[in-house]
Amino acid sequence: MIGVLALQGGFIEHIHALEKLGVPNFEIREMGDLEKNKPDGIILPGGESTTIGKLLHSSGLFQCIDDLIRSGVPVLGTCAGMILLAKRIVNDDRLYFQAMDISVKRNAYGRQLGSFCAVENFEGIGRIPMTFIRAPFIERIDDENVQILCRMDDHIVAARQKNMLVTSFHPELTDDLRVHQYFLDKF
Ligand SMILES: NC(=O)CC[C@H](N)C(=O)O
Repeated sequence: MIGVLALQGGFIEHIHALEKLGVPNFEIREMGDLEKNKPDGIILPGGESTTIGKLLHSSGLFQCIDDLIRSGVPVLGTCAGMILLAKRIVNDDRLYFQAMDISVKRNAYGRQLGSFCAVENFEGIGRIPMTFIRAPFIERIDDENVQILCRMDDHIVAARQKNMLVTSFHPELTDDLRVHQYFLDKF
């Protein structure tokens, strides 16, 4: 049972991906959703990290999801979701769960490259299509336990550490569901 954070951003596409894979899921919108359902995994979608961060606090969900992440529940963070999990954001003072030993740069590709697609090799999967939207990248990994899974143009765009898997890009926006499948299989 996967809980998808559904406060803002591209959560519905993750739910569609899970539906296609036949995975039971629920939307996390308020505390009651986590009282009714116990997630075996969590997806933090793309969107606007500052907005999602504010809504996490105003809904009271922040502490509860923080506890779940720290207790080892698997988490997939895509784009803004990756920003929410990072311990450091190099060009922003705001911090959120501070769970993963990565230094992330927000909006790292600048205005011209607001949105683009690419194909690269993802460790353990193979070549995958990737959609980037005002994407962050991982500027630096800050612990040797962080495993780099994908690079594009010398920048790290996917990595894993402990119970966390993060991507700069949006695997839910292509028909290729192998990143979701990887999360389900390996985590
Ligand atoms: N597609 C996305 O999730 C973009 C992330 C967004 N630019 C942020 O900084 O939060």
